[in-house]
Amino acid sequence: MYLFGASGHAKVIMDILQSMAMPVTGLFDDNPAIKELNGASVLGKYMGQELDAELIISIGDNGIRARVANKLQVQFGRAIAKSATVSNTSEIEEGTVVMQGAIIQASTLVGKHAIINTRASVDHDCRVGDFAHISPGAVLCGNVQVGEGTHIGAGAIVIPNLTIGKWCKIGAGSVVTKDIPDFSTAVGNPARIIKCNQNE
Ligand SMILES: CC(=O)SCCNC(=O)CCNC(=O)[C@H](O)C(C)(C)COP(=O)(O)OP(=O)(O)OC[C@H]1O[C@@H](n2cnc3c(N)ncnc32)[C@H](O)[C@@H]1OP(=O)(O)O
Repeated sequence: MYLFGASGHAKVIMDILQSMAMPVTGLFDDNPAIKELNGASVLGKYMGQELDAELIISIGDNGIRARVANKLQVQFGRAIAKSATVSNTSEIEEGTVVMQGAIIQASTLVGKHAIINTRASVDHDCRVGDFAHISPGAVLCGNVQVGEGTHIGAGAIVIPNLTIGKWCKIGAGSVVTKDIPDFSTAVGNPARIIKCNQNE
């Protein structure tokens, strides 16, 4: 597996890949000063060369990850931690990572290049959009829809049957009790919309 982005997020993905006995061939990063990350070689900027293994974009920022994904013509892999629990009836699309201790329950779909972070819980019949990030310890109750590029902050809770639009930000520790429209930032318990991010 190759990684794109020599970041802290990459370090966690490397641990997961190691536990899957899947060697990291190398990382690409635009910063020429970074030569090594936790023992893996940083190969410099990706110049479009053909790769002999799949690649995961190891960039935590949802917008940057989306821009990179839309430019790359490579085969994308997945990393699913051994300690994660993923229902046989759920689906996880290419480029997505599922961190240690996360739980994905029945009939859930997680889109492309998403992050289901450490100990996040995504319950039955959820839809998590492409490029979304469910942060450490966040809880999506049953039948929650999370739009493309949306970031659910650490420890946030979304009650059942809600829809959170695309490119939203839900504050760490918030409790979402109502649908949230596209491009909103919402914080608190109950979560209130404080910003519209459409022009970011
Ligand atoms: C492994 C990892 O680390 S994964 C990374 C996980 N990361 C996270 O969980 C971070 C989630 N991000 C947040 O919670 C951020 O605070 C955001 C996205 C909600 C808001 O960030 P910004 O848009 O920069 O907003 P800003 O910091 O200016 O705050 C705006 C207001 O909301 C309040 N606020 C911000 N975050 C929260 C929150 N989580 N809960 C309650 N209030 C909050 C601020 O206190 C501020 O209030 P004020 O105007 O009365 O002073």
